[in-house]
Amino acid sequence: MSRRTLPPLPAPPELAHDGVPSASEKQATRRTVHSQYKGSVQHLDIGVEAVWGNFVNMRSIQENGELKIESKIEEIIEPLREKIRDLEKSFTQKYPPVKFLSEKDRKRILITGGAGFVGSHLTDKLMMDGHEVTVVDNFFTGRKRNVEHWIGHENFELINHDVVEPLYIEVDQIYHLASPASPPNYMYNPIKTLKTNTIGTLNMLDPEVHPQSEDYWGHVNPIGPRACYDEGKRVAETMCYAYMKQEGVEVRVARIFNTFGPRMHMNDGRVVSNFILQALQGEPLTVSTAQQTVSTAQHTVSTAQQTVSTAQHTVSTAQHTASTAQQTVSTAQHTVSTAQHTVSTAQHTVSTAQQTVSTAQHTVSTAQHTVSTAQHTASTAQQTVSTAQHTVSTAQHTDSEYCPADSEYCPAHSEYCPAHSEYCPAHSEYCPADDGPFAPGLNVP
Ligand SMILES: O=C(O)[C@H]1O[C@H](OP(=O)(O)OP(=O)(O)OC[C@H]2O[C@@H](n3ccc(=O)[nH]c3=O)[C@H](O)[C@@H]2O)[C@H](O)[C@@H](O)[C@@H]1O
Repeated sequence: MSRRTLPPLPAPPELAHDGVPSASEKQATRRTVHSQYKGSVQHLDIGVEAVWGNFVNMRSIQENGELKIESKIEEIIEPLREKIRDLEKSFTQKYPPVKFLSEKDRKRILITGGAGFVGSHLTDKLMMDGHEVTVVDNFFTGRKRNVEHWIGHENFELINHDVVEPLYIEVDQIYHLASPASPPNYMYNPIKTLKTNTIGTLNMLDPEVHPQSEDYWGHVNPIGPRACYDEGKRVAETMCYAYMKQEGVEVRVARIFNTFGPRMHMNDGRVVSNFILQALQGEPLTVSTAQQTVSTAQHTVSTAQQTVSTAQHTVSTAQHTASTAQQTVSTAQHTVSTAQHTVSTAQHTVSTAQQTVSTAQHTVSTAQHTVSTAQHTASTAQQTVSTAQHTVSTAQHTDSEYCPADSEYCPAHSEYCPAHSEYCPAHSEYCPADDGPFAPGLNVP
């Protein structure tokens, strides 16, 4: 940035005296200074007394000749230059990108508790969407630094205010998040917690506004340590719906669940930050509930988005977020049962595969058996055939041997002929048809 050179200070006016300046003297001095420094210091609050005093001082310096007037002027002006530089710096500050919204679509939105963890993300979302956002917070747990990146933006305003006190401001929508949220915080001052949620909510409802609160169903101990928060939220919700029914105030209720993400308090005391902290410190994670509980957690950016979409939702009920949670649970159950189904399908597939394999093995062995049976049958058939052949050949053989017509040996076969029960002479054997028991010449006894 270039250093701007200021014009020299005007010559000191003729001072009537060295004491406190009169009103007309002040006015004259102011005019002189403003006419000389127009455009450079007109935004700065230059105390006229100080200037007057400096002039008096300078006159005495001039008179005493201790210092050159120019250097004294420089000394006075340098801090002013510094202020100008700071102002210029703030004009050139970079903001996150913001959408342009037409006059018709742009809303004036109040966020109570907007400097808190969830509220600051909601602020980011609505600012980036192009709305005009006013954050009201008493900084009980919220931090200015959560929204500092918007300070100075023409669409943004930050007001330090306690919602227990009435606030008169014209807006189109109110997101009412102001409340101590974490157990150590809301138990720290239970009466204040109740007041914030009841009187604070009433204050937000009373003019003609559209607050957004959160709560949950359930059996609440009305005198327990958490009652200030639980009952405070329940009354807040009841009030919202009473105003909706009786006064026609448009109401949306988002029941926020365990939110986690950037800007969350390390010692928030709720389950997500507890787990993260314990994990980071290498400690075992503490589960305080004995029974199995289903708890929904969501990232703060999606909490902000959902809160806005709840506000835009046309149905004025709290069920939206609640049913999302139910859906989440039923989705989880569905996922579990799908997983179980998948496992059992896989098991079924495996057993089917095993069965298929064993069926295949069985088929193969049946086939092998069939083949071997076939082979067996074939060989049986062959055997049968060969038996048949054998029988035929035996028959043929029988035919060609014994000759029943002869009642004698069949000479053609040179074999024994049963009909004769004797040797056949043609074979040089005993033949009963011959003389004597033995055939001559054979030397048979
Ligand atoms: O989870 C939830 O149920 C809570 O979520 C958010 O709370 P969260 O952002 O987590 O908590 P904080 O960071 O403590 O934000 C609360 C804001 O309200 C502000 N506050 C608190 C108390 C009060 O009296 N006035 C007030 O403006 C705090 O300074 C702070 O900026 C909501 O702001 C709560 O209303 C809600 O109960």
